[in-house]
Amino acid sequence: MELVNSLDGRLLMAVPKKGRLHEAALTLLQGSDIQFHRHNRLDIALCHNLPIALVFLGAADIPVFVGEGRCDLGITGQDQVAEHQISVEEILELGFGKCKLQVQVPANGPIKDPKELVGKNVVTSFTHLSREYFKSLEVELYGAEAVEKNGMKTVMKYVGGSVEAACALGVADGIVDLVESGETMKAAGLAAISTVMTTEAVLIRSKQPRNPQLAELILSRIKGVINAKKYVLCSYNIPRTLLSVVHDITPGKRAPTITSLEEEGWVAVQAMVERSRVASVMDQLEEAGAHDILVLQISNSRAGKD
Ligand SMILES: Nc1ncnc2c1ncn2[C@@H]1O[C@H](COP(=O)(O)OP(=O)(O)OP(=O)(O)O)[C@@H](O)[C@H]1O
Ligand SMILES: O=P(O)(O)OC[C@H]1O[C@H](OP(=O)(O)OP(=O)(O)O)[C@H](O)[C@@H]1O
Repeated sequence: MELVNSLDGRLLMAVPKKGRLHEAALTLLQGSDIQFHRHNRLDIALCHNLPIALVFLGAADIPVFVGEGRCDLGITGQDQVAEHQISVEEILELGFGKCKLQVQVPANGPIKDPKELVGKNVVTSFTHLSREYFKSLEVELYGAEAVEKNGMKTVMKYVGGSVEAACALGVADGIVDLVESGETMKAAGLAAISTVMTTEAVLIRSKQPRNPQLAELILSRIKGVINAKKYVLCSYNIPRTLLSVVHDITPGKRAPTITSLEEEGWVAVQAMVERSRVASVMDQLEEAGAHDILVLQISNSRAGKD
């Protein structure tokens, strides 16, 4: 009761309490200097340094709490937002929890096309998205009027976990489930035959957050952490006469920083480079005549207000 009273005036942020998004969400909060202590078994934690309370919920429930305005911000998957058809703002893609929601069938079975599942049993935790997907296939096959009049032929059954076991147990002819590495699918003897949606973790905001300025500050901090992870700082020396060449290789986010070196005719260049491209950028710089090429980690960043 005491804890609930101390929520007054605090921005409520919903965080996945377990599962695939939990660890990465906590790392993001830590990088954003949102400090908290979570007591054993309690699903609410007050922040020490900001008027925020974290609410630990299942990823699937977070769109509902944020959509109804019970929580102001939340971290969940785009798949969960789409499944719950609830009105929230998706304000930032977070770069983790990337996977695909796919239609899967027994790898050695006769079904090769999702249309062949029409009229059969499909098991999933994503009944809304799956129904929409198979409805569009049925409309293609029979026309919108017939589907409207007779209802859908494909039967969607909900299960909350271990969806991949449904075909082997004879409960389903096909399933709709998340796939990342494909290990779970392969181990269950299944193969993907189509993709319903691709998804990643996302920061969501309610339509009317309690404290919009604080919600904006959190967004800005999280953006800073994500950008810091996405980019590295590349620094190198190069003769001034070659500068035009390297502008194309390291244009930076806005523009590279160029400073004169004590040595006549030489400059030092610093520019942010996408981490995923850094090896090929270094190759190109070396080829173009750059020296002393260094790559530095960025621990945090802010782009500044527009
Ligand atoms: N293999 C995966 N790789 C990347 N992201 C995933 C993967 N599986 C799920 N996700 C993302 O994490 C979200 C939560 O899935 P997860 O399986 O962790 O659920 P959970 O909250 O632990 O619930 P439960 O285990 O009870 O089904 C998904 O909606 C999806 O956005
Ligand atoms: O393609 P992969 O890398 O194997 O990942 C896919 C699996 O990950 C998720 O389940 P999770 O392992 O989180 O547990 P769950 O089945 O209890 O939801 C998802 O539901 C798949 O089963």
